[in-house]
Parts: sequence; structure tokens; C-alpha cells
Amino acid sequence: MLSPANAPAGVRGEPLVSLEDVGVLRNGRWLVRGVDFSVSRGEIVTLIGPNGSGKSTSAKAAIGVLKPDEGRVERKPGLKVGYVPQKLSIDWTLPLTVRRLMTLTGPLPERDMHAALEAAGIAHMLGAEVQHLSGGEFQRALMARAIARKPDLLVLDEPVQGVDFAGEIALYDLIKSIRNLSGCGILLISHDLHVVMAETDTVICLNGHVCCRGTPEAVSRSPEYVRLFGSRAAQTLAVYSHHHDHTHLPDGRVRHADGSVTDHCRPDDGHHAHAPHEHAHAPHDHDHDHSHADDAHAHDGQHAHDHAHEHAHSRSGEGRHA
Ligand SMILES: Nc1ncnc2c1ncn2[C@@H]1O[C@H](COP(=O)(O)OP(=O)(O)OP(=O)(O)O)[C@@H](O)[C@H]1O
Repeated sequence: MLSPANAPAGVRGEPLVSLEDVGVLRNGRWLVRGVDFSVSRGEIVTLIGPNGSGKSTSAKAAIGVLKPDEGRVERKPGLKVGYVPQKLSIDWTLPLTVRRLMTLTGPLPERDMHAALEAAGIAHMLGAEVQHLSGGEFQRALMARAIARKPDLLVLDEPVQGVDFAGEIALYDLIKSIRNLSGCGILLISHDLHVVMAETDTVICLNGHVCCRGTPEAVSRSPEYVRLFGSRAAQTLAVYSHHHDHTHLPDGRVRHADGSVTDHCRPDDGHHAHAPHEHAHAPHDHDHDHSHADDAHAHDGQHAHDHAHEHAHSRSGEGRHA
């Protein structure tokens, strides 16, 4: 079941890639078998599953990096794919600027490069050394690189790795806005079994095969998911949901909900409707790291974010963005 939430009007529906009964055999072992799913324009599909369950293998089969040994993969003719792999082989001893990273695999018009970096929120870092970027900035640079050539399908293999909780939320916001602005399809591999991005339309749970699928709500209720991850996990499959009342601009200034821009944001500057660090938690029993990161965020008194983060249970359906 697809959720129409956040879908740009009229773009959802055209399948970009479809896998049917796909199996990948290596050294006499089926890495995955019987995998079928599709990604349509404007759709966000998230692959979850334990380590080694075949998420990357399935994504690679989808984009043609890897040839399946059985089954079929159909891609829309002329499909342009932007791919951010899980691992990059970069020689970290050599200096590499963001500009160079953007053009490593081919030339790119200056205008497109700027537009992509702008969209990723790191336009001011064009001359920065990649080695000096924070985890979140590095992921943004990789994402800028992937969107620069205006792909129809964006494949992100664990895009929030090495990023703290606040950075994770910001990256998910970025992914959502890329989808909303470009209408591209997004195949996301999630590192976290228990939390998926709120805007995910379809969760595919893999365990060498498709264990179950559906909306985050449907997957959390499915007996297969419960069998694979235990009932505790089923109670805690959650969606990120939050709202911001201000935006941090690249130059460090802050734009508030009323449109005004200030050098910093402070809890008492009159721009904030809620107390700083209000965390609207649904009653929960999470057993994943993020609850701690959340706490760390709450103690970060110097950096006065005023997000109302909500870890809402998908079961209750609370907090999903409309
Ligand atoms: N080229 C290969 N040859 C042999 N085995 C492979 C190859 N590529 C992956 N595998 C194995 O296939 C299985 C699935 O790997 P894959 O990377 O798809 O899992 P994953 O779900 O993405 O895992 P993780 O969450 O750890 O990143 C693993 O057991 C892995 O060791």
C-alpha cells in the first residue's frame, strides 16, 4: 500500500525499476533469492534487514552494477541513476576538494555543480578539503555528487552512517526535499532496523529474500517481521517525525519561521513558539541508539535548536507527516 503523503502531485506511479524473482549466486551461495520490488517516480522505498541480509546486493542488482543469476530486472529505458555506495575507495592521503570530488567521474557544468551543492546545503564548501568535512557534510557532498546529473532514481546505501542524530534528521529532510523538488524515485538502504524515515512509502524487509513489505505501519505488524526481529522490535519500528521552526543557513545565521534572520538563535529571542528542545515523545520503549543521541542533543544547550522531535510509533500512526 502506498501512502500519498508528500507525493508531488501527478508524478507518482511510473515504475523506474522493477525486480522480479531476482537471485544472486556467488561461490555456490545464494546471497539473495526471490527478491521482487519496484521503485516508481516520486516514491521512497527503504530496504531494511539484518547485516548480510542482501540489502546492498539487491540495490546493486536494481541499478545494474551486479547481474542477477536468476529473475528479471527491468529499468526504464535511458534511466539515469545517482548512486551513493556504502563504501567509497578514496585515497585519504591525497588532498581532494569538494569541487574535485564532484567531477571525479566526469565533467560537470559549473552551473549544475553549484545547483547540486546548493540543494545539498554545502554550496559554501566547494573549496573545502573532503578530509576535513564532518560526517554529515561528507554525506551531503556525496549526495550532491549523486544529484548533480539529475538522476531519475537516487540510490542511497546507508546515507546517515557516521552522522549524529540531529545530522540524521537533517539528512532525511534533505532526501525528502530532493524527492519533492525533482520527483525522482529514491531507494534508501537503512542502517537502523527500528527507525525508518517518516516519508518512506514502502519498506522492504530483507533476510536473503523479501521477508515482508508495506508501509512502515504494516511491516511493524507483520508476523514475519516480528519473527525475524522479535516482538520488541515490532513494538519499536518507528518513524522519524519532527518539525523545525527555524533553519540554519550555510553562513551560520538562522532564519526563523516568521522569515526574520538573526545571527544566532536563542531560546529567549521571541522567535520560538515552544520551549527549546521540546521533545514530543510518544510513549515508547525504544532499544536503539537514537534515544541516547536524542538525549545528548537535548543537553546541547549551546546550540539552541528548537526542534520538536517526535519518535512516534508507527503502530499508533502518530506523527507521520501528512
Ligand atoms: N561479491 C560477493 N561475493 C561473495 N559474497 C558476497 C559478495 N558480495 C556480498 N556478499 C555476501 O552477501 C551477503 C549479503 O551482502 P550485502 O552487502 O548485500 O548485505 P547487506 O544487507 O547490505 O549488509 P550490511 O547491512 O552489513 O551492509 C553477505 O553475506 C556478504 O558477505
